[in-house]
Order: sequence, then structure tokens, then C-alpha cells
Amino acid sequence: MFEKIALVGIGLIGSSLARVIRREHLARHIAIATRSPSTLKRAEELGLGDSYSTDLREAVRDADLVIVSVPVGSSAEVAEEIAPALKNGAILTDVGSTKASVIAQMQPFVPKGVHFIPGHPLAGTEKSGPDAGFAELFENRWCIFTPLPGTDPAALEKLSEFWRRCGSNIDTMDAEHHDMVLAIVSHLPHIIAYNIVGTADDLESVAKGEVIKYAASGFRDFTRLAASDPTMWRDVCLHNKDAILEMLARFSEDLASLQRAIRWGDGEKLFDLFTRTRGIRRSIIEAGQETAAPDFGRHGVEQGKGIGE
Ligand SMILES: NC(=O)C1=CN([C@@H]2O[C@H](COP(=O)(O)OP(=O)(O)OC[C@H]3O[C@@H](n4cnc5c(N)ncnc54)[C@H](O)[C@@H]3O)[C@@H](O)[C@H]2O)C=CC1
Ligand SMILES: O=C(O)C(=O)Cc1ccc(O)cc1
Repeated sequence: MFEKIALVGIGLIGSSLARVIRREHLARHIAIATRSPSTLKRAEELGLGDSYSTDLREAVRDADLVIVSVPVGSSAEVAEEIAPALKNGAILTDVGSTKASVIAQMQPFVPKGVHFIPGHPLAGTEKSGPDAGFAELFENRWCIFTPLPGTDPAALEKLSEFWRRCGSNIDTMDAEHHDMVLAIVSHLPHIIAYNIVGTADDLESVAKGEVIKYAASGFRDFTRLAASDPTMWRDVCLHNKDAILEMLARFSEDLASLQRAIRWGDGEKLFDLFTRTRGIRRSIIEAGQETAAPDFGRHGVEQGKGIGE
């Protein structure tokens, strides 16, 4: 599909892309660039690309497609660095979990003649780094684009086809809407997980050993999310602040109402809520059956625990 693809950032997402690009023969040359020499060395040991550099400009030079897969807080720094070396007519995209902030950070540096199309694959795990990636990560997952006004339809179609060849389904929406939707379906669950595991860790009346020993499956599910990369999630919180705060405010109100129902013994209210939420779970399972979720077992990712399940 492309002569040269440059991957800037080679962690979970970048290395999964490298693997699927190779498997599906989507580029003649895969150039890998990242800031950290030790991560780059590991990518080279894994044989993820055809060329390796800590010089981001060298990697993106002559690339037809550049995919930035770094924590969202580093987007401006990366865009500023690579901008002078981007080829005229190249497609520049990203995979960041927040979109309005990434656009605000990158767009000012994008040269005229480069097609900047922000993207977000809704596929991931709690793991990070080049060893964590796998070629099947994007299969039967959504990839959301948040194109800017005036985006070239041919470039958008080419990038869509690329993601389809990686196994994904495509949706487009505006960046603000994306950030609001992701705040509730992805960002809040992670924040709640970090919080509940932190609360358990702070308890004086329950020993840490007991938390580990008796962790029921509900708590274990939270610990998986709460093991997600601290840099990535710090950046998501700081860069989708408004939408997350809005969702947290609603969440807190609903939690206070649940607290009241428990305090006053309002069993009917509890039962009604728990019945309604069970319906949501059933709808998700039904939707998932239509798109047959892949078995990630052999990659060490618990089946049914990734986003979109
Ligand atoms: N982990 C997940 O489940 C998902 C993550 N994302 C998004 O994908 C992006 C990457 O996440 P992961 O691959 O999980 O992270 P990761 O921590 O596994 O990898 C990040 C990579 O970026 C590099 N890097 C960091 N700062 C850099 C800089 N200033 N210049 C060049 N390279 C730099 C690191 O060396 C590393 O190679 C993030 O924006 C995240 O929000 C999107 C979907 C799922
Ligand atoms: O591991 C999980 O359950 C996830 O939720 C993965 C994930 C994390 C961040 C994203 O922007 C998209 C997917």
C-alpha cells in the first residue's frame, strides 16, 4: 500500500502496527524512530522494522505514511521535530487516546501539502513497550478518525483502507464528540480503577497481604486496568480534562444517589439500577458476537478483558 511507513514511537501500539504492516505487506520499508535508545535497541532485536533511528526526522524523510504513537502529552514536541522533514503529499496520523488536544498540539506544525488525519484505534491492553505488541491487536476493533475540515477524501480513504487491512472497522466523528464518548467508555473506567486500587492500598484495617490473597474477580479486573502505563494515563487525564471532569461530576452524583439508596435501605432502587445495567452488558456481548472477538490468549491478554469486548 505504501513505499515507506515511518512509525514514531514503538511501544504497544507502534510495535503492533509494525507487526501487522509486515504480516500484511502494507509497506516496502518500515522505518522506526523513538526517543529512547534502549527501546529502539529492543525494537531492532525484535526485528520490527527495516531501519531504526533516534533521529525522528531521518525516519520520516520520504515516508508516504507517518504514524505517531507516543503518549498524547508528547504530540507537540514530536510534530515540531518531524515537520521540516515531512514529504509533500505524505499522510500524517496518530493513535492518541484524546483527540482535541492532539490536534491543537500538532496542527500548527503540519506543513501545507501534508495530509494530517488524527486517528484512534480502540484497541489496547494494560501492557506497554515494544515486547507487548501483537499483530492481531486491531482485529475487529474500531478505529475512529476525527478529520479536520477540508481533509482530502482520497487521503482519508487511503488511511481507512490501511486500517481495514490491519483488521479494523472505521468510524469518523468530530474531535470534541470523540473526547466526550471516550471519557465515559475508556477514561473514566481507568480512573475508577486507579482510585479503587489506591483506596484498597491505603486501608489501615485491611492488610495489603489480605487484599492480594482474597482479591475477588471484580477487584482483580480493576487491578488489570490500574496496571496500565502511568505516563500514558497521566497524559490522557491532563489532555482530556474537561470531558473527564464532566463525566466525573455525573458519576459522583450517581454514586451519591447509590450511597443514599444503600443507607436508607432502598432495595427497589438498587434492584432497578442493577437490572438496567445488566441490559447494557447483554447488548455489548450481543454486538461483540456479531464481530467475533479474537482470542488473545496466546499473547497473555485475558480474553474478554480488552476494550470493545
Ligand atoms: N495502550 C493502549 O491500550 C492504547 C494506547 N493508545 C494511545 O497510543 C499512544 C501510545 O501508547 P502505547 O503504545 O500504549 O505506549 P507505550 O508506552 O507502549 O509506547 C510509547 C512509545 O513512545 C515513545 N516516546 C515517548 N515519548 C516520545 C517522544 N517525545 N518522542 C519520540 N518517542 C517517544 C516511547 O519510547 C515508546 O516507544 C498513546 O497516545 C496512547 O494514548 C491508543 C489506544 C490504546
Ligand atoms: O486494556 C483495556 O481494557 C483498554 O481499555 C485499552 C485501551 C486503552 C486506551 C485506549 O485509548 C484504547 C484502548
